[in-house]
Amino acid sequence: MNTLFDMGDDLPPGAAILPEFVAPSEEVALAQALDALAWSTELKRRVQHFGYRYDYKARAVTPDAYIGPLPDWLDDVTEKLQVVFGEKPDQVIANEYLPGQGISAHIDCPPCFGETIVSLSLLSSCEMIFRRGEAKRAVLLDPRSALIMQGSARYDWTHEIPARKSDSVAGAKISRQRRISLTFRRTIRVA
Ligand SMILES: O=C(O)CCC(=O)C(=O)O
Ligand SMILES: [Fe+2]
Repeated sequence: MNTLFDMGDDLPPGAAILPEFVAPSEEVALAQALDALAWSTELKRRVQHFGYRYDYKARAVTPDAYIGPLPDWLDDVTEKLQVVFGEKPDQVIANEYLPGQGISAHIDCPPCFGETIVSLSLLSSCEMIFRRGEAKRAVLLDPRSALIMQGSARYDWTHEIPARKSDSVAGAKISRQRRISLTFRRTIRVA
């Protein structure tokens, strides 16, 4: 598959990072908009769903998964993301990570979502680990950066965030703060 981006040796093929994808003022506004809503405690970390609430077990997005249009305060970001997706994303999950929290290794449900996944990091950095067989790539996600996963990075490599309070990057210890990520996708809907 042709991918739009392929950057550097540290990222798996098909992944790219766009630094400073949102301005600091937008970062604060997005976090405030999320904190004004009800975070769900259905997972170990707090989450919020927008657009579609897909069924992890069924591994499919059915029409009853629709929970309404994306909120207006996501407009600026989804408009910018049209360049990457070719159209506007229609599904967003917000994940909140307190220091010490993470997400286990996974590939975003292939039958549920299209070939582009974008995760926007807010408020804190964290390290993300990509794995494919024995191969491992550790990538620092900076606040306000957008991580794009397409192609091999999307389908062949797992990604995970180790549950720890700091990351060690090039010998330097970087403490984690509360981090929020917004993950944007296009749903593949089944009737
Ligand atoms: O927090 C992140 O940046 C990644 C979230 C993620 O992988 C997911 O929700 O599928
Ligand atoms: Fe993911």
